[in-house]
Amino acid sequence: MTARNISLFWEWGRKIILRRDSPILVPLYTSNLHHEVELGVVIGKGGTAIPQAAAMEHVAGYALCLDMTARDIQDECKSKGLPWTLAKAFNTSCPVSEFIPKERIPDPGSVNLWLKVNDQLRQSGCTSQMIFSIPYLISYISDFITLEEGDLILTGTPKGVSAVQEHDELQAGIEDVVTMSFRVDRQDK
Ligand SMILES: O=C(O)/C=C/C(=O)CC(=O)C(=O)O
Ligand SMILES: [Mg+2]
Repeated sequence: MTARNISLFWEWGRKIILRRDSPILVPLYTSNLHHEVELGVVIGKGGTAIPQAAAMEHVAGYALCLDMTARDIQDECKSKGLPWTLAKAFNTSCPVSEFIPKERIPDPGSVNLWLKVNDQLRQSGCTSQMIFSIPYLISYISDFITLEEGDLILTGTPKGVSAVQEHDELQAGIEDVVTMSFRVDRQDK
């Protein structure tokens, strides 16, 4: 999961992975950093123009991911028709759990994700609510960008995104499969 990371197709940014024991750093240029808990799909076998019917053969497993988003910057970029790179793809923008082998989530289209901030539940949803299925995402992305082993696809977030502050503690989980926690710090100059 280190080679390359592809987030949802509309973002076109390279999110930067953050592993446990390191803090999420709030970029100096935002005053509205949001959490977005998402199921991440880890590609095990690369490919181009992968048919939906074969898509799951390309999946090695999953990771729980946070698509940290500078919402104020995203709004500004949206209003100007600019790419969302600085809103989505800054340092520490993608805290992830440990790798989850695919056998541990037999039906990724129906698992519950949750996120708490300082022990208060903010997000809770099921991947069955996703607009695009995992096979569709793999097939669609691979039409434009050849997928490689180790790529990580973020699949979208349930309702409840909200702002985080310095010293907050974020906890997130996938049902009984995995939990993770990250604290938030302000970036030094
Ligand atoms: O359209 C917007 O204002 C925001 C969209 C997102 O940030 C999309 C996601 O990253 C998501 O749904 O997970
Ligand atoms: Mg997202």
